[in-house]
Amino acid sequence: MIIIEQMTIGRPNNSNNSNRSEVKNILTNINCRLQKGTVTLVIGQTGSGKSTFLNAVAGLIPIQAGSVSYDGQSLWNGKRMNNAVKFKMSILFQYPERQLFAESIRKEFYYSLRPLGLSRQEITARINEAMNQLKLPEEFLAQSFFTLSDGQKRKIALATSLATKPEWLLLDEPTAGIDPSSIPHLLEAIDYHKRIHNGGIVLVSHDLDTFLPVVDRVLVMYKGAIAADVTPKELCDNPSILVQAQIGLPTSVELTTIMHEQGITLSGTPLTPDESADAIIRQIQQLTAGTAHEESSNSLQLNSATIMPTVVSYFSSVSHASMKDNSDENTSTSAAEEAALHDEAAEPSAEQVSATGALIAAVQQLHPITKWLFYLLISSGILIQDQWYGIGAAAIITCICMYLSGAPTRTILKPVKPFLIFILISTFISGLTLTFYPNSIKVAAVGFSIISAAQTTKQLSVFLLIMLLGILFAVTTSGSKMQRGLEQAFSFLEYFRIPVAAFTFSASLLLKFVPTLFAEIERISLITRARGKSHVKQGSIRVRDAHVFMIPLILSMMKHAEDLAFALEARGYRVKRISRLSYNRLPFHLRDLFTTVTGVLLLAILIICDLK
Ligand SMILES: Nc1ncnc2c1ncn2[C@@H]1O[C@H](COP(=O)(O)OP(=O)(O)OP(=O)(O)O)[C@@H](O)[C@H]1O
Repeated sequence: MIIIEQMTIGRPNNSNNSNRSEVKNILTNINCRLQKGTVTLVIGQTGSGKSTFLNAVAGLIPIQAGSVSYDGQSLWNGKRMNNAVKFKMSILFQYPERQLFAESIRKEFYYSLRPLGLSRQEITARINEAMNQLKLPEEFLAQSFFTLSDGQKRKIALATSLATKPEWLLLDEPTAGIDPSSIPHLLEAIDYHKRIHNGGIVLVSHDLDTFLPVVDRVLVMYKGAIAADVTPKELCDNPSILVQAQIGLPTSVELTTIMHEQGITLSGTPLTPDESADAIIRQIQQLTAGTAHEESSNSLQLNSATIMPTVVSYFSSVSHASMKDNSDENTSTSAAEEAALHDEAAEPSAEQVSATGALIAAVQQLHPITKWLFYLLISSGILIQDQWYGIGAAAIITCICMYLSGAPTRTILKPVKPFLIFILISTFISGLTLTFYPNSIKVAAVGFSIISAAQTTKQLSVFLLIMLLGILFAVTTSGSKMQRGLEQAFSFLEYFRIPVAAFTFSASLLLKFVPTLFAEIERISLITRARGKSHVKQGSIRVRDAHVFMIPLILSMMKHAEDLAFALEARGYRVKRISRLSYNRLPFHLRDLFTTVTGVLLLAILIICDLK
């Protein structure tokens, strides 16, 4: 049994919100018990927290508070996933085709089965069993996933999960993108896992028509909490639960409701269109037999009496809380966040934001050319520093810039982490002094020169500060703004027939690939944790897995490039001459003048620091 107690998952600390304590959790105080041998369906409107719930149960994201345990064993051992639990479950992501990477489907299976330490025969038997279960042809095993359709890839991804024979199957939107004729195979696989293996299944889906008839229990999620924990029959008897959770009604319930509005009350609780049809036929037979029975109880109302009070009180409490949160959020949303959301949106009013917030918003809305200029001025000033107090002054200026940029500290510091490690190692090596015996390579004494070490730290700190400023510039300027800024700065070159627009467009496309690359690394990290069952931090890859993923990473980036090229071609994109883009110029404001003057003054201060 999985026991989830008071589980809370916070939002990753990457919000621009200046008042971070007010950032709401993704999931709050989740309590439930999931039994083996049952299928639980998790439903909810988009963004209600279903995938986060599933990922948390799979141990892919750390929980902030509360606990998750499998058969009495905690999912987490401090900051690491408990080894005794990690093979108990297998998760299929929302876009399962993205969890494939190997050069052949057979190797996909090997990757999933490798951590289990099985014999060759057992591996082959499991691969064949899973392929047969989903009616997948054997020829696929030798093929690359690139040659398969998205639906086929999804089935393969499910087959690799089934082959590991986990006690728990965690499926996120398993019917998405699968053709209707394949859905019975999926349902058979779920049923087989439940009955034959006495396994548990938790599935997240919007597809109520497919799953309501086969699941034992439904968890209705609403705004990061479980709003109702009911059986499918209870849910269909109380469609208002779905309405309040802003979920579309399943076809059978919709039909029952429409007929009820027309004065025809169907007996029983049809869960599928087939059952609805049967209920209608029964009703007609009863009517024609002249036995229109008054007693055809309105189960909707009957069951409402038992479970509705708790659900109604839940929704009313959530909507009160959410109204309050919304108003809190509106007031606490920092101007910086607003600016990030609406790239060139109207400036927020003075009443809406604090003075600091307004300053942060102004910094974010600076003209990219001003930012470039400011960066060049300050970097030049930093570069000439060779005294500690000069570097100290430069560090203070950099910290103020970091604060005013409104960018999350983690986003800024993450890329400089390797450089910090490099500074530490370099400092240590440069401070090391070795004394050798005369005419020998044998070391007589090992010492440490603080002066040499400090000299190295000083020189490298200069580069660290310049790097930090560069990161600030990148994270506060969108790709399109950067492109337009570059075009404006170099537009005069067009008179010499230099295709500036083509260069800036290529540069902006390249910049677009940086986040894509990080997203790909994040995806691979998720695969190594979910399928490779390895202990790696979110967004990291094990060194021993690097060679396995290098080729798929390159191929996937090439695929992104190809898709982008197709999209541009399909939309008829042509690089225009900048002169024709002049209407699109970014305007300069007073704040740009003020920033440039500040940059010049700061440069002067840094020069004075250096002269002292
Ligand atoms: N890495 C993240 N950083 C910030 N917010 C996140 C992150 N992951 C999820 N969220 C937020 O958490 C909320 C719940 O997301 P989740 O993906 O769990 O929703 P969902 O119910 O599965 O939605 P859907 O049906 O669209 O898949 C959303 O508001 C989403 O923006």
